[in-house]
Amino acid sequence: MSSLAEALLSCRQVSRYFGSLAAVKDVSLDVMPGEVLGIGGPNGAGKSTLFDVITGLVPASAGSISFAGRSISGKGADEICHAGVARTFQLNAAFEHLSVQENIEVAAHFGSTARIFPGFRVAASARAAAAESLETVGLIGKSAQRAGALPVFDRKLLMIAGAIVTKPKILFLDEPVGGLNRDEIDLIQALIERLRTSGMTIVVIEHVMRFLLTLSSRVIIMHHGEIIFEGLPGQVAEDRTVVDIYLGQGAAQRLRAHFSDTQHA
Ligand SMILES: Nc1ncnc2c1ncn2[C@@H]1O[C@H](COP(=O)(O)OP(=O)(O)OP(=O)(O)O)[C@@H](O)[C@H]1O
Repeated sequence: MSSLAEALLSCRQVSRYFGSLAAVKDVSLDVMPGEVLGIGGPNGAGKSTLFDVITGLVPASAGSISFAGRSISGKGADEICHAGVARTFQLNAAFEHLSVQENIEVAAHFGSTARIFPGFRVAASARAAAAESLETVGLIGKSAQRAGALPVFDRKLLMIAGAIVTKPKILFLDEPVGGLNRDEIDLIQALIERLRTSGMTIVVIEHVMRFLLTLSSRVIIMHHGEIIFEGLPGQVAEDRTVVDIYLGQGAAQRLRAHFSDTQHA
């Protein structure tokens, strides 16, 4: 037996093929309880597909995945969600014509246990859970607004509210700050830090590297479906392969300067 803490989520040699394209290839990784694991890498590296496979949206072509000590390989997205795994999407995912509150009530209703239409009636507990999630993300004042009318920032918050209302043990965030300005990025960062402090384990994909590296306790960089780097945030810009394939010299230099400033601050 290992004396190390047990991983909350483990992937072993997970692959996902689309035809002959290996979108995810032989990926093995562990996510430890309470950590923020950051995932970066160029467009098409397989980051979102890895999320899709873990969260049951698409089946893996090979490999095994376990969560909280149990295999979730081959399980459906609803079962995986009920086990304590939630996610957001890179693009907006909401019921456009429902209100903000109604969107999160639906997530609360279906995210807790299996429910079947017809006979859809939102329980008082789901309404209360929805209000609590909206309060947490700062959208409670917009509960009555139509989701489709929200600006980009609020739509990102709405997706996070929909995910956390299912009371996940682990939260997967796919590009939570893409398209946001500096102040909005800081607000999302503070929200994610609050969620982590409350005990949630978090895995986040992001191209905004300063955000990713500041937030994460550990970082993985993917390329062509494979993990090409795994290490501490401060090591990312020092890795020659990552700089060549992904960051480029300019971004790497800015990140190095940022990390040396924060270390000396
Ligand atoms: N449903 C699909 N059918 C066919 N190919 C797909 C499908 N989904 C993803 N791919 C391909 O798999 C590869 C990995 O895509 P994926 O979206 O996982 O990359 P990514 O790292 O998340 O990229 P980005 O940073 O641009 O979001 C790409 O070549 C993509 O075109």
